[in-house]
Amino acid sequence: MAVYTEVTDEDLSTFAAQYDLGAVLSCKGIAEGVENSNFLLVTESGPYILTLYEKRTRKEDLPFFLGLMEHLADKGIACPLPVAARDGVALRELCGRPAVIVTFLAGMWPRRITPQHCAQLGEALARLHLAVGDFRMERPNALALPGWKDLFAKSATRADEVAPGLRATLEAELAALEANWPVGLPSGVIHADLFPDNVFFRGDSLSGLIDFYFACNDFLVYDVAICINAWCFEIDGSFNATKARLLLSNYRKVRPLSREELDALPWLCRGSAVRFLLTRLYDWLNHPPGAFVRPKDPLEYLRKLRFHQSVRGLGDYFLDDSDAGRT
Ligand SMILES: Nc1ncnc2c1ncn2[C@@H]1O[C@H](COP(=O)(O)OP(=O)(O)O)[C@@H](O)[C@H]1O
Ligand SMILES: N[C@@H](CCOP(=O)(O)O)C(=O)O
Repeated sequence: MAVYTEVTDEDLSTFAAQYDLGAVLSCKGIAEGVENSNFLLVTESGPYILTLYEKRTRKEDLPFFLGLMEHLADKGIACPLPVAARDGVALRELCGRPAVIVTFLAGMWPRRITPQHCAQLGEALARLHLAVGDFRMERPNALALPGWKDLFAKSATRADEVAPGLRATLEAELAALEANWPVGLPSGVIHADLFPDNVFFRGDSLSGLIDFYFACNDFLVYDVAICINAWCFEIDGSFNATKARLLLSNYRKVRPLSREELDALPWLCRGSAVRFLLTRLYDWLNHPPGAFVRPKDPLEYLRKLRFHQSVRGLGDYFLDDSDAGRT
């Protein structure tokens, strides 16, 4: 489970006493999640999420993430809102870790993804991209090409333990990405990890977005590519064109995509597949024995990469004219 840091009752009550939330009624570790320690904190004033930030989340990036959630909530995007303690400060420390309490978002993430989920995701993603238009803080994407090369360098010698030939595949793919990566596309703040477990639904309706801890500045349409990879493949590895079509067409109803953005999609999908393949590969190879968190399967992303490598243009994604064509 994703609780890396244990919080004692004593630590918690000292921490909670700094807020105006009433007495703590319960605090339970949340099994889901990968990066940080999360607790469902129930107080007299209601449920909250307590997050202790771990390894991959850099302390200096936290003001960006918290500022972004505040900005988005202000723009009407349903997302967690950092809660300030009595002194007005939301970002604090608990058990030697940076820690924040955020508001609780009702809903469940979808275990079985339907085309309708993808349609709503497309619209929500485009609304997010419009909402960040006047967000003034910036955070470069640490998991862009230079970051991928660093991760590859750390895993290269053992990559073939995970799949024969993986090292050579990644080496060649990184070179191809470097030679073909698009330039000059519309940029802004992207979520960068909008997987199904970060999107909540109540019944059939999308009710909120969580986990902004990879958010950064990059091409907006790269976020679309990340979502195509995370939402539009079936368990058997096949690409679901209906889901991708609905995701794209509903995105475009809110934020039109230019011809250049559409043409860049195949390379952005390849890059996004490599990004998640590399972080998963690194975690797979550096997984401490006995750790509670089960590392995610890197090979799922190798299969997605292979699919995108076989694509020669938008037509191969079976997108019809209105999806592949004009804005
Ligand atoms: N604001 C929130 N409201 C409700 N549940 C939340 C909230 N934030 C996190 N969670 C719960 O905690 C889990 C892990 O959160 P997440 O931010 O994805 O963790 P990590 O960054 O460690 O991967 C989510 O799947 C969800 O169940
Ligand atoms: N979405 C990433 C892992 C990050 O996990 P999250 O719980 O923060 O979404 C992946 O699938 O590799």
